[in-house]
Amino acid sequence: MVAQTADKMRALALKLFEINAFKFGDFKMKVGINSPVYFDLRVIVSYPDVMQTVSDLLVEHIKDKQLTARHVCGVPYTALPLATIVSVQQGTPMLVRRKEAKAYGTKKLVEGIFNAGDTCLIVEDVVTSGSSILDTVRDLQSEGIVVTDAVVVVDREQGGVANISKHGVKMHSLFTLSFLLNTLHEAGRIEKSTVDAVAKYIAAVQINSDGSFVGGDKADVIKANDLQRTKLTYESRANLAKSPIAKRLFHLIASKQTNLCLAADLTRTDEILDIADKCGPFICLLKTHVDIVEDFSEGFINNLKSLAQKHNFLLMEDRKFADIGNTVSLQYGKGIYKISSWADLVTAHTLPGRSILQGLKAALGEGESKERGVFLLSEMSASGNLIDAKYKESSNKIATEGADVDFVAGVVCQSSDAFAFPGLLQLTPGVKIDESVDQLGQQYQTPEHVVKERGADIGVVGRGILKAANPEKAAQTYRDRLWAAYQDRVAK
Ligand SMILES: O=c1ccn([C@@H]2O[C@H](COP(=O)(O)O)[C@@H](O)[C@H]2O)c(=O)[nH]1
Repeated sequence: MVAQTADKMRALALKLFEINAFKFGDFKMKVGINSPVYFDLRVIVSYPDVMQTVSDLLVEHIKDKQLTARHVCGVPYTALPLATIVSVQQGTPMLVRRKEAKAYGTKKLVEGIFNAGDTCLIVEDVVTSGSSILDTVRDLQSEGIVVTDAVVVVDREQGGVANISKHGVKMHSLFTLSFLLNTLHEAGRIEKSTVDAVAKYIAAVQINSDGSFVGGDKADVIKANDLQRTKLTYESRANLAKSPIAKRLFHLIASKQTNLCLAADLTRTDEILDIADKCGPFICLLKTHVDIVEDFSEGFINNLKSLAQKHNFLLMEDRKFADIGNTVSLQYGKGIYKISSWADLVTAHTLPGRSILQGLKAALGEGESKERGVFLLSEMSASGNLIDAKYKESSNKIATEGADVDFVAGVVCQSSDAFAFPGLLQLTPGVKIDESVDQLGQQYQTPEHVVKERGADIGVVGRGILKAANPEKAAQTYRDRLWAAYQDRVAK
């Protein structure tokens, strides 16, 4: 690889990571097991500069390898735009393979002008077992087209090269997973432990082209993923976070050794300031409902900010925004509370869809959104709430996919399966020493249960502390128990 191309490749690897074209965590794969790394190259169509670089490098690669096929054909669907650009740049006619034959007209599987005996180069985005390439090869071959080579953007190194070579097709990849891991590690974007966890998984999980695992049963293979978020330390997750404020919170939790959030649900400012000063040393986050405060003033916010600085905790306004973007933007930035001017973090429902993120961001000035973040609600602790599995899954998508994910610091939920991405924090309310319910539908679990069984990264305690005879001592007890539970969880 010439030096210039190598630099371009490294820069592209970092860019792909930055735009979430791949990420680390615990992701369900098509083959039915979870993986510590996930590629989604569909996102690159939203970045014309990235499309340009990827296709330039593919064209260079094709030239270097002297791949002189008569046609190019992209594996549907993600690789189709890439194949199109390659075709145009090289002046090589394209073929389009249909996933399903048309039910009318020509009923063709392959569109384009070709003759039996013509050669065709396959273009693919990501290869795991190589089965998608082989599906395309089969359809082209059924039309008499000869396929000997495939260029791919990323080889996950899980058996694809060997599987497709058994069918006479040679794979030429721009990136291997190992190259991407090393590049990110050298650039300080991921830790050595992440590189090792992925390498261990790849070594253990080799896949045949029919989707079966080479020399192992599924149970062994599942154990291979060390990047499940509940197994990782806060320090290592800080590195994976996309949101700057989430990074800051991960570091704060780790250095202060507290994963306790105090819900300061009190109605007078002097009471809130008093409890914040007393419990400040034991918390990472102080959560408010500012609309229940009866004597709100700007002075109160200034005092609260001073206490946050004095005791090193962040402020979260649990506003649970849920309106259209324009209204949310006004609710966040304007009115008497001017929440965006002081709350490091806020909460929001995902009910309105992605526009909730755009609405919140619209209230912030240039560069301000880096110092602010949102926790999205994907489950509630209230009994009889209407959230179902589909809502939870859609909330996860809003939190982890798209252009605004750098604004999402975490998810408010009750279970570890609400999201997998380790760069997000799970905030779980409904925590008390005794499992119980209140008279208005709140359901409580113990600190140990929410951290170890339900995946909480931060436990929210309100009345368990506020109504204790000695709130300061209670805060210390909750801090100790939540922290010990976290230590047990990662030591397992
Ligand atoms: O699902 C949810 C979301 C938010 N909360 C909030 O957490 C605290 C819990 O207070 P406790 O006194 O410990 O019950 C409160 O501010 C809620 O608004 C929640 O409980 N459940």
